[in-house]
Formats: sequence, structure tokens, C-alpha cells
Amino acid sequence: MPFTPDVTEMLARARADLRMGVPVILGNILVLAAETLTEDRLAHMMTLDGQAVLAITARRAQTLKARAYDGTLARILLPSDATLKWVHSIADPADDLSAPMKGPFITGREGSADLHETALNLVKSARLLPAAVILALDHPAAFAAFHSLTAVDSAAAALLLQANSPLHSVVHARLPMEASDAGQLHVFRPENGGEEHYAIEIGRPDRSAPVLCRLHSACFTGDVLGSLKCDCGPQLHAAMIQMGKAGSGVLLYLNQEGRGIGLANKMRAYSLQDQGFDTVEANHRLGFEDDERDFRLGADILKKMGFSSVQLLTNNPRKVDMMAHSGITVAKRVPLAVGENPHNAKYLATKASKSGHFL
Ligand SMILES: Nc1nc2c(ncn2[C@@H]2O[C@H](COP(=O)(O)OP(=O)(O)OP(=O)(O)O)[C@@H](O)[C@H]2O)c(=O)[nH]1
Ligand SMILES: [Zn+2]
Repeated sequence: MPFTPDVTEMLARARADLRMGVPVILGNILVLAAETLTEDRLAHMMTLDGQAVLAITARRAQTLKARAYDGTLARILLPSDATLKWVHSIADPADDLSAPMKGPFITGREGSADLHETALNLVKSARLLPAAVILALDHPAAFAAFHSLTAVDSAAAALLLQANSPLHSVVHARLPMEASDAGQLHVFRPENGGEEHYAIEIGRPDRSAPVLCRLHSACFTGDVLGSLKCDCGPQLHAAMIQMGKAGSGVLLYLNQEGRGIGLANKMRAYSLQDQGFDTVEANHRLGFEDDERDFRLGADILKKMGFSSVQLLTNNPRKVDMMAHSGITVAKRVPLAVGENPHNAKYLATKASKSGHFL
């Protein structure tokens, strides 16, 4: 039926619901994001039949010393007297150092954890802390209808959450900039209701030759505020100036703030960095991988714009590999080492030693 939302659209609703603290139904489980859970909803859930669990990633479980029987995740059984503070202290590492004794935890290993994994991917895609309170329901459809909850087919959701959503060009217009007065800004919108991404085209690059290209991930703190904690702002500006001088180039501005964890989680990571953890350790303590970005969308945008070969301005080997795997030839890697200062020297050293960045 043309008016009925499809699974992609239901997933977008589910993301919005979870961000507001509204539970959603995935297959036969009830999912509540730990970050946005409220006292009322937790209390109501505890009146329902069944054993609720708090699903966290194996990364977070490692910090908490909870057994992760399910590979990528752990299912901590909710005790009958579980409080909101208990849930939050497991999901959020903010007070790990001041209140380290959180366990011992009893973790589940019965049955499949596939739905729990999909639920965590959904919560991550909503840019929330990767932790969810989950309860299996006997009659999910009736429960969803009674409480007006968004219900999503779990198998289709699992596939969609792994896939790269198709992007569509929305508009492009002339934009004279300091780096070049022959600029154009293109806006691309994904079908899944996620963040838009931008391409800044400088000059009229020849589509049949390798274009000077930068794949830049959004960094509000570095790009806009001039933060000294990273090198993003200087890299953005240096790349634009280099393209301006060369007379042509394309800069992809991908809205993947905080290496794909979102600004709120990045600020949580910064707080942990102030407690002494490096950029990679901070992501892990929050329950994320080092880098949650999907660079395939950069290759998609280039193809949509008619490019097949790039001279890539980067120090990140993953970006080079992804281009090659996605059918874009990297004719040359152009190093982009700018913006080192006393505040970010350790951050840059960690990227080189732990993430394999070229120096
Ligand atoms: N999670 C997290 N993200 C960070 C931190 N510092 C910077 N970022 C984010 O890291 C991303 C930096 O992206 P890029 O400029 O593409 O940098 P890169 O992956 O090092 O690759 P190149 O600059 O191309 O060499 C941005 O999304 C920033 O918001 C941090 O300490 N933690
Ligand atoms: Zn940055």
C-alpha cells in the first residue's frame, strides 16, 4: 500500500522514538535505549512477565568485567530491584573511575542474541550510547498496537542496518569561497532519513582524470570552533586551499561526527580523555569500536558525480582501502600533515600507533 511506511521508514521512526525515550519493538523484543530510559518506563517494564536484560557491546563488557558470551555483546540480567541509576552506570562510563565497583554481573547465554545485536546496531545508528534494555514479548504485535509503539521486522532491520543507504543528489548551487570563487556545493540525502552529506566542487574537474579529493568527516569542534584537540580544522582549510590553488578538486564533507558516534558521544569520549584515556581507549570504554564510520558513502557520492579516480588527500590507510574496494581508483595518496600543536600531539601519535595512520 503506497501510504504504508516500509521497513526503512519504520526504522527511521524507531531511531527517532529511541532518541526521545519511547520504546520500540524489534521482531518479538521490546527495546528501550538505556541512555533515554526514564524511571516510569523502567518501573512499568519491571511489571511485565519475563527476564529483562541490559545488552551492552563486548567492548563495554570488557571494561565492566562482565562475561560476553555472545561474541560482540553481553546480556546482563536485570535484577528485580534494578534502578535507573544502575542502568545508566552500566551504559555510561562517566563515573567508572569514581565508582569502579559495579559488578559482579550475571550475564545470559540462553538462546540466540541476534535480535540483541540488531537492537544495539539500531541504538548506535540513533547516535545514543550503545546499551539497550530488552524484554522478549509473547504477543509483540498486540503489545505494539496497545501502546502505539513502532514495530520493525527484525530480519529486514538487521540487513538494512549493515547496508549503506542509497544517496540522492538534492540540489547544487554556485558558492564562491575564500579558497576559490569557482565553487559549488552539492547536497546528498540518504533514503534512510539519516544525515545529509555534502560535496564541495572546486573549478570544473576533468571527470576522465584523477581528481584531487578530500574525504572529510564532520568535526564541529575542530571545523567550526577551532578546537586544538584534533587536526580537523587545519586539514579542512589546507585541503580547500590546495584545491583552490590547483584550480580544481572535490571535498566530500561527510556528517560522521566523532568518527561516526555523534557529537554527544564524542564529548563523552573527551571527558574520558580528560581522565587519562587516549582517543581509542575512550571509544572502547563507551562501548564503541575505534572508528564507526562507513566510508563507502564517499565512494558513492564520487560515482554519482561522475568521478572514478582520485588523488586522495589523507593520512588514513582505511580511506585508501575503502576507495579501492568501492571501485574508485586511488591514483595517488597525497599526505595532509597540518595543524599539529601541543594539545593534539598525543592524539596524532595515537592515530599513528593504534589506527595505522601515515605520519
Ligand atoms: N570519537 C572520537 N572522534 C574524534 C576524536 N577526535 C576527532 N574525532 C573525529 O574524528 C574524525 C576525523 O576525521 P578525519 O578528518 O576524516 O580524519 P582521519 O580519519 O584521521 O583521516 P585523515 O585526516 O584523512 O588522515 C571527525 O569525525 C572528528 O569529529 C576523538 O577523540 N574521539
Ligand atoms: Zn576534529
